[in-house]
Amino acid sequence: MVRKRKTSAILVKKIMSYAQLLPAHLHSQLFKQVRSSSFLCQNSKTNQNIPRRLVLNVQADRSSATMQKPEMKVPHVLTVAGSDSGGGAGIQADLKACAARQVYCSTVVTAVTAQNTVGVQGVDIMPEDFVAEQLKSVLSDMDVDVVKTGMLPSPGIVRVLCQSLREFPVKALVVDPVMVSTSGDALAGPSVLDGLREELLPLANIVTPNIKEASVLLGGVPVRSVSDMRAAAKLIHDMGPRNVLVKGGDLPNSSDAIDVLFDGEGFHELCASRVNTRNTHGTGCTLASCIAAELAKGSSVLEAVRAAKHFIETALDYSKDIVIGNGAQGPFDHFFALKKVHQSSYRQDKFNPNDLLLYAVTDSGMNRKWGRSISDAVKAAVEGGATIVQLREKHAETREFLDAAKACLKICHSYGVPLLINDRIDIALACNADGVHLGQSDMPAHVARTLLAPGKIIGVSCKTPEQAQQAWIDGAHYIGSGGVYPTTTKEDNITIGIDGLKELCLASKLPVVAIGGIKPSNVRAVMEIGVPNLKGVAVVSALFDRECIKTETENLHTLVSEAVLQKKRA
Ligand SMILES: Nc1ncnc2c1ncn2[C@@H]1O[C@H](COP(=O)(O)OP(=O)(O)OP(=O)(O)O)[C@@H](O)[C@H]1O
Ligand SMILES: Cc1ncc(CO)c(N)n1
Ligand SMILES: [Mg+2]
Repeated sequence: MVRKRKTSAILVKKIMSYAQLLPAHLHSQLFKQVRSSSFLCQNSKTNQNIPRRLVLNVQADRSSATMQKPEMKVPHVLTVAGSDSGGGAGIQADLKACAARQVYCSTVVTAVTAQNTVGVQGVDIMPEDFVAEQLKSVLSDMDVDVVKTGMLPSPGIVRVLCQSLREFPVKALVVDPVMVSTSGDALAGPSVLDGLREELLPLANIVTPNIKEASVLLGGVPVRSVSDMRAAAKLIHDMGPRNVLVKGGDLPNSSDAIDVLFDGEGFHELCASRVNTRNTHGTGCTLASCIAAELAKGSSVLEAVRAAKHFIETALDYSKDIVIGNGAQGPFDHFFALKKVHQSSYRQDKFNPNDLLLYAVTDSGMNRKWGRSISDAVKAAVEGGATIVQLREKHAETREFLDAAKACLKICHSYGVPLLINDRIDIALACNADGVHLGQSDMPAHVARTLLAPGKIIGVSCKTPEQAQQAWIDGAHYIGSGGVYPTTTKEDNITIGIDGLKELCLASKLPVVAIGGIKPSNVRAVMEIGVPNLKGVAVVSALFDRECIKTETENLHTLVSEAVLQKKRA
C-alpha cells in the first residue's frame, strides 16, 4: 500500500538506520533524495513507513559493488543427461562428481532409465519441448559456467540443446557422447549421430568418447590400440571440437587405463594404473563432470583432464572392494575424500606404491626465498600432479608448523593425495597426517610404528643395502634412496649415483623412490634403470626453487609418467 505522509522525527531515525547500510560517500546524495521524496511505502508486515525512493536506492545499490557484503560467485556446471535409477551413472554421477569437486550442479533430465548393476531394463525419453523448457529455466536464471552433456537420446533433444547454447552462451561445453552403457545396452541410437557431429561437436571445448563411441562417431573405424586412439582423436577433432579425449578404460589387454588427449596441435597420453575392480559403472560420466567442474573453477583443459583422471583412479581404488548390487558392474564411491579425513582406518594398510610416482618434498628456505606459504606451495604442487607430499620443515616453530600441516592435509586430501611429515611424529599425530618419513638419525621406524595408528605410512631414507633390509624388518612401507645426483638441499650428503640406486633397488624388498638432484633433464635416466620396485622420483628444488611450481610439477609429471609407461611397454 502506498500513502502520502509527511517526513516525521521517527522517519528521520529510520532513514539514519537505512543509511548505515550504504557507504559514507553516498549519504549526502541519499538524504538529498529523501528530502525531495514525498511518497512513502508501507511495509505490510511491520506497518513501518519507508520513503519509496530510498527503498529503490537501497535496492539499486544492493546490486552494485557498493554494498558491504561481497558477492560470492559459485562455480556452476549444468548437466544435460539421463537419470540412472541405480545411482551410479548419468545425472546421479554428475551431481556427486560436482559435489565432490566443490562445484554447484544443476540438472536438465533428457531421459529416465530403469537401470541397475545388471543392465538397462527400460528407457523413457523426455519430450524435446520439455527438455527445452528445463534448459530455459536454468540458463535464463542461473549463472552457469560450463554445460556438460551425457545421454542425448533423440535428434530433437540435440537440436533444442544447440539452440539453447546459442541463445545462452557459456564459458565451456563438455560433450560426453554417451551411446552404449557398459552393460551393452543402447542409450542413444544412430539417429542422433548427424546432430552430434554437425551441430553439437563444433560448439564443444572438449568431447570425451570411449573407444566404442570414437569408433561409432567415425562410422565404424576400429579403435583397438593406443595408436588407433591417437588417429581417432585427430579425425574427431576435424569435426570441430577444440579438444578430443579418447578414453581407454575399455581397451582390451591393457594393464593401464590410458586416455589420449588431442588439443589440435599435439597429443598428451594420460596414464593411470588400472584398478582391479568390478566397480567402474559411471566412470565416463564422472570423468566428464569432473572435467566440467575443473573448467568451471578456471582450470585449463589439460589441468582439468589430469585432475579428473586422478580423481577417478583414487575413487576406484578406494571403492574397489565395496559391494552394491548383484550385477557384473557396480557403482563406486565419489566421497572417498570425506571418509579419508574422518575415518582414519578407511585406508588401513592401503599404501599404494604408485603414489610414489612424483613425490614433492617441501623446503621452508625455498618458500621464504620465493615469498610463499607452505600451503600455497603444496597447493601448486598437487594441482600440478604431485602424487604424494612430504612436509620437511627443519626450522619451523611447532605451533606454526602444526597449523601449516593441517592446512596442507586439507589441500592434499581434496585431491586424494597422501601427506607425510618428515621426522616430526608429534606433528603427524596431531594433524592426523597419512604418515611420516624418517631419516637414519630420526626415531627408528619400529618405534614410530608403535606410536602411529595401523595403516599410517612410514618411509625411511636408506643409502645402503643393510639400511634397506632394516627398514623392511622395521615395518616401513617404502624407502627413499639417494642422493642420486649431487644436491644443495642437504649439506654433506653422499651421492650414491645411478649405480648405487640400482644396487639399493635390487637389495630392497620395499618399493623405492629416488631422491637427490633429480630434475626434468635427468628424470628419464633415473627411471630407466629397469628395476621394477623403483616407483618414482622425489623432488625438492626442481619444484619448489622455481618461479611456477605448478608448471614445473606438470612438466615433471608428464616426463615421469612417460618413463613409467615406456618401462611397462618394454
Ligand atoms: N579399472 C580402471 N582403473 C582405472 N581407471 C579406469 C578404469 N576403468 C576406467 N578408467 C578410467 O575411467 C575413465 C572413463 O573411462 P571409460 O573408457 O570406462 O569410459 P566410459 O566407457 O565412457 O564409461 P562408462 O563405463 O561409465 O560408460 C577413463 O579415464 C578411464 O581411463
Ligand atoms: C543414464 C545413463 N547415462 C550414461 C550412462 C553411461 O555410463 C549410463 N549407463 N546411464
Ligand atoms: Mg566403460
